[in-house]
Amino acid sequence: MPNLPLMRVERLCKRYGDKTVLHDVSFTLGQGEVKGVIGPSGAGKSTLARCLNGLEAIDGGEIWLDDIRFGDRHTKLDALRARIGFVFQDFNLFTHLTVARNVTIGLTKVKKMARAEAEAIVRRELARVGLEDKLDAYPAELSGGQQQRASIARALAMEPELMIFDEPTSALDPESVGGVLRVMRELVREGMTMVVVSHEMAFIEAVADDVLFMVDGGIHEEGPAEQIFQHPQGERTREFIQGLSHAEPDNVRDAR
Ligand SMILES: Nc1ncnc2c1ncn2[C@@H]1O[C@H](COP(=O)(O)OP(=O)(O)OP(=O)(O)O)[C@@H](O)[C@H]1O
Repeated sequence: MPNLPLMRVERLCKRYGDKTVLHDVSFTLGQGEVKGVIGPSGAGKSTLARCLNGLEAIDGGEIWLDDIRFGDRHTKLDALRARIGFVFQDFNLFTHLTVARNVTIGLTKVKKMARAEAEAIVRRELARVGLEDKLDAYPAELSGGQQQRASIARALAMEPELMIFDEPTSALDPESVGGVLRVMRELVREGMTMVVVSHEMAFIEAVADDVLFMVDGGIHEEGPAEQIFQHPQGERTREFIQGLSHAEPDNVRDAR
């Protein structure tokens, strides 16, 4: 169960030009908590995920990791990012480097670790995601699912306190999705603190302690998965989020 807050987000706002894409987003993330972020396309889920890792500057509000505030002039963004693993929808692996080098690069460049020590960690992390035989392969030689698992290993090698997943299975063939979700499920079992943006409703329902249901850049509803999905509007909410239906559930329409 969640206990101490690891991250606090207070009245976060984000704009692109004159378009507000996040407004007044507030929540806390407990140590060991898994937070699911769901909502229809364009709701601002990926933008939120990117703000939580300092990949996007924010225009209002505050984000805190423990007692460190993002954007504070004394805060070193690299040091903050080293504590937060980020998994992108499209993997973001360096295509000219082997899988092993992709995983060691953060350790040697950011953590200044000796090559031999980094290589031991790489073997451990690649085994953890089932890629122990792909050390010397290049990303183009791997399936999408294997590339995503390599990118999860790269993030885990840094021993993050928090992992953020931004639609990690959206770019994958259906047959690759299961392997990535299995790795994520194992992380949940180990007690990793996680923010998971996903359209995989069944997965979110199974693993999330708490769900943020975003609509139009704001949190429309927050609560345990059973509260979000299993009210009388549950099925329509699910279809709306998955883009299967453009008809808004009554509770979304009523909020406008
Ligand atoms: N770099 C950018 N410049 C301008 N507008 C952007 C940028 N990135 C995102 N947006 C806009 O911000 C809004 C939120 O986008 P975001 O990708 O966060 O939504 P999302 O909920 O993750 O959607 P999806 O489920 O389709 O990935 C959208 O209207 C999008 O067009």
